[in-house]
Amino acid sequence: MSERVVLAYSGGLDTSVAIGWIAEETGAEVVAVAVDLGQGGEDLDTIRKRALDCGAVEAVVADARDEFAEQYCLPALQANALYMDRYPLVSALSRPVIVKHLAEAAKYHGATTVAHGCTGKGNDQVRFEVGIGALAPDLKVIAPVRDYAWTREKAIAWADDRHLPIDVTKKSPYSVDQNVWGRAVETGFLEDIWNAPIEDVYSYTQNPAEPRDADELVITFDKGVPVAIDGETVTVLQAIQELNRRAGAQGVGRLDMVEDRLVGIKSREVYEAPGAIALITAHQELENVTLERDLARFKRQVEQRWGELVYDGLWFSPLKYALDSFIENTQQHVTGEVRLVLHGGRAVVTGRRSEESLYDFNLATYDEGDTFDQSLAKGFVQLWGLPSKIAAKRDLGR
Ligand SMILES: Nc1ncnc2c1ncn2[C@@H]1O[C@H](COP(=O)(O)OP(=O)(O)OP(=O)(O)O)[C@@H](O)[C@H]1O
Ligand SMILES: NC(=O)NCCC[C@H](N)C(=O)O
Ligand SMILES: N[C@@H](CC(=O)O)C(=O)O
Repeated sequence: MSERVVLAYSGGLDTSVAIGWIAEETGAEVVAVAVDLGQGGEDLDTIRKRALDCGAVEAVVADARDEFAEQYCLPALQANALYMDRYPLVSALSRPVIVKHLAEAAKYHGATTVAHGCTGKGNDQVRFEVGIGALAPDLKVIAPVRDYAWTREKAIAWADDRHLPIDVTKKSPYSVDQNVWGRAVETGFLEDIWNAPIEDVYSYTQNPAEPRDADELVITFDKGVPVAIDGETVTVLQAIQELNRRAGAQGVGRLDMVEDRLVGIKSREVYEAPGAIALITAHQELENVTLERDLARFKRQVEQRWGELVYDGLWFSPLKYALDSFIENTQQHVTGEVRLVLHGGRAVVTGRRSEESLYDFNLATYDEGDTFDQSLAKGFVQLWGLPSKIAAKRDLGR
């Protein structure tokens, strides 16, 4: 029996060419695996058929939309995960779920090798290969685009020679990766970091500068999980989809940044993640109300580290697993409602309420009903400042 290779198949030019190329170069049979992460666009049955037409012995399409939302986007939401304080890890979250499906397919189809179509300049190669190493350490990896220096021209020539059913005229001016958590756009004229993005770059969001009425909504969370929007019960996937629609219509979640890739390159990325940004904004605020101060402060450090680990391809790693347990524990009181106004590209919190709230009106108020004993403050402030005072006396006395 021939060896088998499981290929992470996106349906694009490179991975379509990779099917026949891997078969010719290695003599192996190729099983294509395309994972539905809510990216929309082409119908997955069309993609599946293309893989078979390009020479795959099997083509698997996995509907991982709920799995992705519940097991990957939800932990990111509970971690308020924003790499470099801004990027909600759109592609970084998708790679581990693809890896999981590749490892499962390799086992099922008796494959010895997995393949992907990443270049050698990005983060995604790391996420695929480190992920496979953690889930199925005996599998080998082939990365033809990276390891054989493919160019678009070479791939087109190869496809033409073999009459592959790929429409090579469909060339986007950018490289785009998208899923239900958001959309990442890079390359083309965006590589000049002085060039402003044009409207054509965006597809999940409307232009925030255009005049329109504001939208207002209430998100209900139960232990850190979004469970209803305006009182209507939703799954996590539905919550993200609904907020993509409503926050996207208000231009929320656009982002233009230069980011530090793991491979050392600084790269210009334009993102749009309306649902993710609206959800994180609401979730963060509910935590402000329900988490005890020291826990909240420490969690912010954990969130940053969690985001870096995920960005750096370490989803399946001991430290990430341990931080997951910490974050999960912090969510037990994150229950309640947050009201958001979506308008002009911003998601603004205008109200919060929770049975688990630590906000005590009587302690906070300056009006009638004040129960805060201000006489305790004097001594507290004196003791709090005592170390600085002692140090200052020594230093100023010199
Ligand atoms: N939905 C998906 N299902 C399975 N694998 C995927 C999916 N999306 C991307 N990949 C894998 O991740 C790699 C990198 O994705 P990226 O978005 O950078 O490339 P692409 O331009 O979509 O792919 P192609 O190489 O087919 O032109 C792809 O080459 C493919 O191996
Ligand atoms: N357009 C793309 O293919 N982007 C994938 C990478 C997006 C982002 N910079 C990341 O590393 O997660
Ligand atoms: N997916 C792109 C970009 C990235 O990984 O950041 C690549 O393979 O190069």
